[in-house]
Amino acid sequence: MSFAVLLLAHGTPNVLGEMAEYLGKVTGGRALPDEVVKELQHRYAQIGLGETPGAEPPPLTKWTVAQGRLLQERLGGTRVYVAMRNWHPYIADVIAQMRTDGVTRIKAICLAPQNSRTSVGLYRRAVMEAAGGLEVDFVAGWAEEPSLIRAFAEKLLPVWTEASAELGRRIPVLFTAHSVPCRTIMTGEASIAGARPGTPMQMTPDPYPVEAKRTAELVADRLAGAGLSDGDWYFAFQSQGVSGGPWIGPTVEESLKAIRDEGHGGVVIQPVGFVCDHVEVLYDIDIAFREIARELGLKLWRAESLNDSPVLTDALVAIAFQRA
Ligand SMILES: C=CC1=C(C)c2cc3[nH]c(cc4nc(cc5[nH]c(cc1n2)c(C)c5CCC(=O)O)C(CCC(=O)O)=C4C)c(C)c3C=C
Ligand SMILES: [Fe+2]
Ligand SMILES: [Fe+2]
Repeated sequence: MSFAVLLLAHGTPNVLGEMAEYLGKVTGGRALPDEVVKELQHRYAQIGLGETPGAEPPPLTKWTVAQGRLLQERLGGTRVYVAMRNWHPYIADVIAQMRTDGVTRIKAICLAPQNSRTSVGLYRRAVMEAAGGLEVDFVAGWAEEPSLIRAFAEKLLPVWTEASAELGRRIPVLFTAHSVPCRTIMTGEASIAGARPGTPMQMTPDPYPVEAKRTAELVADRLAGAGLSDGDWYFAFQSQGVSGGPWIGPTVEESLKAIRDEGHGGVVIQPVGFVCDHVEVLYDIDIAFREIARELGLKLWRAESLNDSPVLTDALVAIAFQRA
């Protein structure tokens, strides 16, 4: 009986010409309008994607592969595989390889710490469809894992201290996680990517918004000793999508305005829903939100992403050996 860890990530195109096909995977086959494809190509171009493959892979791929390698180094004899839901290497292909390699027991961990039907639920389905006959222990969420909290706090503390010193007062922290369509956090029928229309969903509320805010709260608690108090932090859902009706808020845009209206001159953003750099960090925060903040008269700092943080590896080691 051979045991292996499978890390699951979103996936990203390698070149701009792959964008339409990639978006088809993300939306479960629903074509997005040309303007949307072009806008996303524009955003990915801003973070380094070109018409031909670059010298190194896109940030999401680079960091996900590094996270897998670091975990494997730490686990010694246990093999770690990395698979993507929306691009190569696809989950089905990687699980087929695991089978060939003699793996019979899989611990599957999503590199998205907070459980949601719209992300983790779709990873789970892809794994279960490919893993017939294999034993799978699927980790649905690790939003409160102590080493994850420590990893985020370790990245937040230096930038918050520096920003507060520069402005001469404690400045607010705006924690963020990816938004989801309002309909996906309510009970009712499945209407998200990859779900068959008419399929009844489980009738419990999606845990995602609560888990995302809980991660933020625990990170903020860890900075209490450094002077961050309850009134110093905010939470927003970022990167509302282009389709599917309203998405949950508050948005980053309206939160920045509220922070400015309270008389602050700056803000530190920390996205606690992501564990590495990708377009929603490097474009949405570093380019789009920074420009909005500038127009509002706010200076914006961002906590570094976890990327190759050894403390993130600690978290993954802990989860890999947690019992189901
Ligand atoms: C908890 C939910 C989600 C997380 C986390 C998430 C991370 C994430 N997303 C992208 C890139 C794209 N996502 C897109 C659409 C989209 N994303 C979510 C949810 C999460 N994404 C939903 C529900 C949807 C809508 C899907 C649909 O059927 O329409 C898209 C498409 C364009 C858009 O709608 O914005 C992209 C691109 C990355 C890179 C990422 C983190 C690694
Ligand atoms: Fe997404
Ligand atoms: Fe997104």
